[in-house]
Amino acid sequence: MTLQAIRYNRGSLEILDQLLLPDETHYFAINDTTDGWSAIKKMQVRGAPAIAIVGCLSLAVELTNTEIDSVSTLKELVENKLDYLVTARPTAINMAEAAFRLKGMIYQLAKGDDYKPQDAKLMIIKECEGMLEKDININKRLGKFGGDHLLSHNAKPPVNIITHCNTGSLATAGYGTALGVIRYLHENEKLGQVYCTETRPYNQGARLTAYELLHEKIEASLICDSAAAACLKEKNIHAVIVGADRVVANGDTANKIGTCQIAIAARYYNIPFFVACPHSTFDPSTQTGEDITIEQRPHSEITSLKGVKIAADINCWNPAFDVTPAELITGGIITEFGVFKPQEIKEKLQNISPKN
Ligand SMILES: CSC[C@H]1O[C@H](OP(=O)(O)O)[C@H](O)[C@@H]1O
Repeated sequence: MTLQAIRYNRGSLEILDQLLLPDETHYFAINDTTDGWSAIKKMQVRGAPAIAIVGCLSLAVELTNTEIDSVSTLKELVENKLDYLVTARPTAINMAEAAFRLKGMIYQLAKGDDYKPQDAKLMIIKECEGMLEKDININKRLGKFGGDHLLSHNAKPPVNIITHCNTGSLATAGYGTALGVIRYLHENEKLGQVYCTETRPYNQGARLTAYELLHEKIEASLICDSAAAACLKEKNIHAVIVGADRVVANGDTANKIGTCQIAIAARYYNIPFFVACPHSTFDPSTQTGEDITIEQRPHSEITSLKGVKIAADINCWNPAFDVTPAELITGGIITEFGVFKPQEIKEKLQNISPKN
């Protein structure tokens, strides 16, 4: 049983406070989009797919508990709340992609007089609810594509992998993206050793990925971010697999800070570097990585750890993400539709309907 970041029943949403992991397992209620925005901004829930799912479910809960007197009122409310949710964190595209999809849906529902307000509201709620199961199915398809590709192109089992940040059940609805590939290899007894980086300063690797892998008894070792190059050199690594917050038209990819330097080291040691992400992380409207807004996080996230000061009172630069150029994604981009070269990602994905 994988860890559950999100607990949902119609009219009720609870999320696991990831700021407290691994020491404390605490779920708390999200009653509306204001709660949803706050939880995403504070990173109590994080991970590109999970951000979109929690954001949309916070809208679903708010709608369930709101009387709507007309479809035009519903349309205005849905549009305003989605625009608000997108502002919580600027780099991951998944919330914006979901907002675009839902705004398209409410536009169609409001075009004529075909729907009663309650029926239109229920259709929006169901579309948000459907994201949970859909995400898990996407991750399992992605995990299989990635695992099979690795075994046929890059590695004889047992496969040793480095991964960065957290891309598992705590970053998605379940199963995971890069961790989904790792889970697939583990389930098929093809996995060797996983090395997860601590991923300073939020420590997604040390606090979340390590916790997930231990929980599922997957053989893994935690390494400092600064040990990634040495690990590539000394530990017979077959591949690096990371997640993504936004893949743009030319294949450049924004992901957790520290990703690019691992890609550079992997290129030096001639070890394939993969990005694993669902179609909803692809942003064809942004042409290159230069155009991606990189979120800057508070200095305190570097200078203190769980309230304990670990640095002098010095100015800090704390970008939450960096951009890995397409040319360094040498293994490919693993999606639920297959594994593609970054240079061909636009051609391969732009005509696929998100409904697939
Ligand atoms: C499948 S999660 C994708 C992505 O999200 C994480 O960022 P954050 O923890 O700041 O939300 C990280 O970059 C993961 O690779």
